[in-house]
Amino acid sequence: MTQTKAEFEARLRQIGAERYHDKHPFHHLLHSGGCTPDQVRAWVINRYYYQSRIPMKDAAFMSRVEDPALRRAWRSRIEDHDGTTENEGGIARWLRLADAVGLDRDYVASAEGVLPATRFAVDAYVRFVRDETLLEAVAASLTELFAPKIHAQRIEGLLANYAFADDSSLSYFKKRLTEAPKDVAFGLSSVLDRADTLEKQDAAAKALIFKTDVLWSQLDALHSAYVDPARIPPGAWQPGTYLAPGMAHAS
Ligand SMILES: O=C(O)c1cc(C(=O)O)c2c(n1)C(=O)C(=O)c1cc(C(=O)O)[nH]c1-2
Repeated sequence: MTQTKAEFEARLRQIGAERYHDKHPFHHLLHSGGCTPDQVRAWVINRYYYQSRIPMKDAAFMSRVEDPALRRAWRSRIEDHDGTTENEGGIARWLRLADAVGLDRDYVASAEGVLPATRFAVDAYVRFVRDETLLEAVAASLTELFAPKIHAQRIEGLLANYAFADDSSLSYFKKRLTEAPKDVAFGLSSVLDRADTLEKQDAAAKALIFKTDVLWSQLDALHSAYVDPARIPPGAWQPGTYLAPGMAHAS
């Protein structure tokens, strides 16, 4: 039987409670100050790839939407990341974080040293949004329901534990605290409205699980490559390389 909206929303939230990447050991290491400078750099390099693809997946989504009102509601997501004349945008803010941790920002932006599994996971998300139903595409974005909590934990944990952390380097996360709630409020009500059969509810729940897997896999890749025993795949970033000028001897 089709679930009521309240039951269905509870089901979606339960998926986050069980599977969101705030539970991943790499995040515990990062937020508690347990990462070396190079482990933080590896996270910044790899996570940049996710950031860079988010507006591309939103553009892929919009290219399929026939309803002007839905496109209008969605397009601020692209501006939030790519920026506008008044707002520098999330990608530029992420590169400020890259500067702060002592990386060469051009190298980070080139995405050359990204781990293969990160690339596979993120590209799979972009393809999912391009190929699956609009309902599933919106449902996959609902991991953002759980993101403000992890962003707040991250700001607190990084400020307490790392010298690079300050208002400028963490501006990406501060800004998301105000941007994400408008996106999820819209995305959640749209999924609750559109999933009006059990079949559609099941598909939306599966899409959200897929997305939690996309996020979890990225951290598995990081943990495997850069946390002891480190197994860095060929071609991926090597610790100590591509540092910003003046950082050559920093560890
Ligand atoms: O730091 C995080 O844990 C985290 C997670 C997620 C997410 O849950 O997908 C996003 C973000 N951050 C984020 O900053 C962001 O802009 C974003 C957009 C989306 C999306 O799927 O459209 N997820 C996320």
